[in-house]
Amino acid sequence: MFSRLTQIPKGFVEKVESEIEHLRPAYRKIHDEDFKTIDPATCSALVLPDLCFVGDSAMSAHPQQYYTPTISVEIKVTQGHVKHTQNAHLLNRPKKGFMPAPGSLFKEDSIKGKVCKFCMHKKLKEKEGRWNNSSNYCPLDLFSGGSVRAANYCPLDLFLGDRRRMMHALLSLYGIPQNNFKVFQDGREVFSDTVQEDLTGILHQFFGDSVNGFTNGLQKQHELHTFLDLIVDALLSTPEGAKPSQICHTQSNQATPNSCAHSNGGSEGKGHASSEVKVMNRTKLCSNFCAKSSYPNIDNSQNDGAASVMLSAPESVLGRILCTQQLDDAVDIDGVFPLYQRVKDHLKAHPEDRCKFGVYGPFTKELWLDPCIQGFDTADTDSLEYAVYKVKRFIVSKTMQDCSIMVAMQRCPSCSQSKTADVPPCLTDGHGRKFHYSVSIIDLDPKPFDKLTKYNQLEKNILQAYTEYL
Ligand SMILES: O=P(O)(O)O[C@@H]1[C@@H](OP(=O)(O)O)[C@H](OP(=O)(O)O)[C@H](O)[C@H](OP(=O)(O)O)[C@H]1OP(=O)(O)O
Ligand SMILES: Nc1ncnc2c1ncn2[C@@H]1O[C@H](COP(=O)(O)OP(=O)(O)OP(=O)(O)O)[C@@H](O)[C@H]1O
Repeated sequence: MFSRLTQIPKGFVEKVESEIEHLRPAYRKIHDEDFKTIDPATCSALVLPDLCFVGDSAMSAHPQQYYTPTISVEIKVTQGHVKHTQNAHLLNRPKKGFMPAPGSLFKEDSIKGKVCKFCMHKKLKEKEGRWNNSSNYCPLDLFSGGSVRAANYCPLDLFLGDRRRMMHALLSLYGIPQNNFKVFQDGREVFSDTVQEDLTGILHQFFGDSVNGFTNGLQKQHELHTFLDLIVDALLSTPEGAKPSQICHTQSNQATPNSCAHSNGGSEGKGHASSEVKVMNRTKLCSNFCAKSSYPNIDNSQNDGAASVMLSAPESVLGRILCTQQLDDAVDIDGVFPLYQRVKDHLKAHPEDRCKFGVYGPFTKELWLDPCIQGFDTADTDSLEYAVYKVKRFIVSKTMQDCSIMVAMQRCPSCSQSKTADVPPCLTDGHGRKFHYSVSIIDLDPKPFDKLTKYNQLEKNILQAYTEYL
C-alpha cells in the first residue's frame, strides 16, 4: 500500500478542523494543548490508504474486491511488557545521581517489576475521572503469544492452548473498549467507547452462514469468538517476505556475549571495547507477567517472558511492536530523564548542534533508524553522543507504545484462490472459511523530544496514584 504527498489549498486545514470538530472526543477538547492542532500554515498532506479496508482501491487491479463487506478492528495495544526488577536496579539506580529516601525506590522497583504500566496508569485515570468503567484489558495478555489453534472450533474448547490469554485480552477490550478498541463495518465505526451498535449482529451479517447448527444467542457468541480468533491469527501472522527484525537491544554493565539475538546485517560481534553490550536473549529484558492482569491462573513460576510473542511469533506484527517497544533497553523515564536534561542543557548552550543531533528532527535514517539498529560503539557512556543515543531510542519506544494496529478482513469469494501479487493473504477459520486480511500499524508519529518532561511527571503521578490505591 502506498501513501503520497500532496499540496493542499489555502483554507483547507481550517475546513477540515471545523468538519471534524463534532467528532473529537470531549477530553481532547479540554487538553488540546501542546502538539494537537494542525498548523493553518500547513501546505502539504499525506494521502493514505484507508486501512479499514483490505487492499487499496486506488492501486488494486481488482477494485471490486475493495467493496465486498469488510470488518476492521483498531487496537491500541500499549506497552506489552514489564521491566524486570533486577534490570531496574542495574540500570536506573546508577543514573539517578541521588539517593532516594530509604525504602521508597525498593517499593517503586518492586511495583514496576510486577505491574504493567497500563494497569498502573488505570488507577491514575480512575482518580482523574477519565473513564467511568475500569478496563479489564491488560496489554501483557495480548502480547502473551501462542500459536496453537484448535483445528475445529468449539465454544467449549475455545480457551485451550496459549491463545487463551490473548483471547482474554480481546474479550476484555470488547467488554470495555475505552480508547483501545474500535470496530468498523465497511469503514464506518460501529463499536467503540462512544458507539455501541450490536456488534454480534453485525458479525452475524458478516459471517452470513451458520456452520454449526447453533442458533440465536449461542450462534452470536460463537461468531464473536470466531472473529476474535481470526484477529489473534492476524496479529500473530508474519508478513510475507518480511525480513528479520534488525533491532538490537542493549543493556549496560552486564557480562553478556557481544552478539545480537537477530542478525543485524553484520554489525554484531565487532568486539569494540564497550560497557554497552548487545543482549543475547532480548526476552530477558522484560517479563510478560502482570500481577494486575484479570486473566486467571497466570503461571508466575516461569516468569522469564518465555511465553511472549517474542518467542512464539517474533516476526509477527505483535512481535515486532514488542521488540521495538523494548528499544528503551529496559531504562525507564527515570533513567533517561537525566540524559535528556544533559542534551537539553547542551543544546541551550550550543543551539548550533541541533542539526547534528537531530533530536527535533529531521527523522532521517542516519539520525533515527541507525541508532535503533546499531549498538553504541564506545566505552564512553558519559559522552553527549551516548545521551542522545539513549534518548532517541526511548522516544522511538514511546511511539511504539502508543501506536495502533488495524486489522481488516473480508470473506474470500470462493473463486479467489489464486496467489498473485496484489491479492491479499488469507486467514482460515476453524470451519475452513477463508478471509482476505491486512494488518497495518498506524499512529506512528514521532514523540516530541521535550515530551520527556511530561513523561517524567506522568510517571510520578502514576506511581503516586498506584501507591495510594495499594
Ligand atoms: O501519555 P499516555 O500514556 O496517557 O498516552 C497518551 C494517550 O493517552 P492514553 O493513555 O492512551 O489514554 C493519548 O491518547 P488519547 O488522546 O487519550 O486518546 C495520545 O495517544 C497521546 O499521544 P499524543 O500526545 O497524541 O502523541 C499519548 O501520549 P504518549 O504518552 O504516548 O506520548
Ligand atoms: N490510514 C488510516 N486508515 C483508516 N483509519 C485511520 C488511518 N489513519 C488513522 N486512522 C484513524 O484515525 C484515528 C486518528 O489517527 P492517528 O491516531 O494517527 O491520529 P492522532 O491525532 O495521532 O490520534 P491519537 O492522539 O489518538 O494518537 C485513528 O485512531 C484511526 O481510527
